[in-house]
Amino acid sequence: MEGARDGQGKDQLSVNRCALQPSGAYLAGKSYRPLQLLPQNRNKLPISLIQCLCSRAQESFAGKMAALSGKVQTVLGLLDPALLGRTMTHEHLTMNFECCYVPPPPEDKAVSEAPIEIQNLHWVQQNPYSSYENLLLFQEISAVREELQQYRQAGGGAIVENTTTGIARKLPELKQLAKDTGVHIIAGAGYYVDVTHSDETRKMTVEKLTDIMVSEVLHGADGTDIRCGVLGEIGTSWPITESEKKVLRATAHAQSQLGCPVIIHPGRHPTAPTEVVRILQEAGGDISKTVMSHLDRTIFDHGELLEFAKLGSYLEYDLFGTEMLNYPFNLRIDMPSDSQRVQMLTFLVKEGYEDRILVAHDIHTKNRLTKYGGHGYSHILKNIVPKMLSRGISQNQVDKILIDNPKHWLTFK
Ligand SMILES: CCC(=O)NCCS(=O)(=O)O
Repeated sequence: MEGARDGQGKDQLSVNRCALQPSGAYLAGKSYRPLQLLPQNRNKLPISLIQCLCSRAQESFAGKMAALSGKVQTVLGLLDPALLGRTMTHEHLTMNFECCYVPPPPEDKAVSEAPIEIQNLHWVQQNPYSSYENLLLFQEISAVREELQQYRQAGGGAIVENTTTGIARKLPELKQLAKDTGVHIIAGAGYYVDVTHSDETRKMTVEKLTDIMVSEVLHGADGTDIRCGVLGEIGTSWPITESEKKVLRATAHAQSQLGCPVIIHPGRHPTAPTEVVRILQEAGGDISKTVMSHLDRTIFDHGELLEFAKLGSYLEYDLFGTEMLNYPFNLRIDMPSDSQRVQMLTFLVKEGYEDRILVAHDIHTKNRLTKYGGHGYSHILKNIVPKMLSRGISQNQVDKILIDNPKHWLTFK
């Protein structure tokens, strides 16, 4: 049915669906768009019916938009932004990272295939993407539930779950986790990096991709009625591929319709974030409501960082807890330590960017969970905040980074 909405079939199918649904219910399907009849079809319906359908669709779209305005959308519904509390803006609670498996050197084959145990924990921490088992975070729902309970006890309020199409988003599980733990969970719409794009995704027009992302926010995603509250993480590689450019343009179009938050995964090159911003801007995106993730492994030079910061996006340091000697996705990059991340935050705060900084752990493999000897979702609250305070960042500035900035970013315009 989705395929039938491509090209000329789209508008006719929308009209058919509208005509068949009870009054006011026709936006419950995946196509949100107020009707735009193709010229050749206009004489097939009475003009009064067309006017009625169009105005109802527009009213319903406007109604949904009005409901979102000034609110945060969690997997349990709309939320007053003041209730979010301390928020990690880039985490994963259930996902599958098989797409990014890195084969180990032959001499490490045995350890790479062993279960994750204390004897091989250091090897897994240093080679997280070469242990196949380590990539299957979706198997750890019970452990994640316990960790979220600890996160609440540590003063955490909300988590943005950045799993998008391509890395096995599981919205019913997110909804259950939110119910079980009381942590507000905001789910991500859209697409991860090119290697995970399906043939169907690659063939889609920007318009079609936009429709899907808008629908994931307004109606629900993956065949559920669970709605996403951000677009992203939208994946990009370096260089940015053609399919990723289409998704970026669609993201900007969807954002300009919805007034929603956007979060980007940039490629591993210092100019990648700027290139993404250029594409989004040209397509009408709102950079002030866009987060650039993973800056800790992307821009190291202070001058380059300030040039990028001037473009106006949120600046996210979201790999707290990740310390490894050889970063397998780009061996030329030295993954910073947590101390170096705090130094970068201190630098940005001194340069006046305290209103634009966000932080998180981006947990996406098993070894990051406390069950496997990792730091868990509470590491920033328990360990990094005291370090920030000890390095001259004030409590007021910490509260901006953990509470106010996420709140402003996540609130629909
Ligand atoms: C899906 C998780 C993810 O993309 N994490 C980013 C890892 S890295 O590119 O910063 O190494």
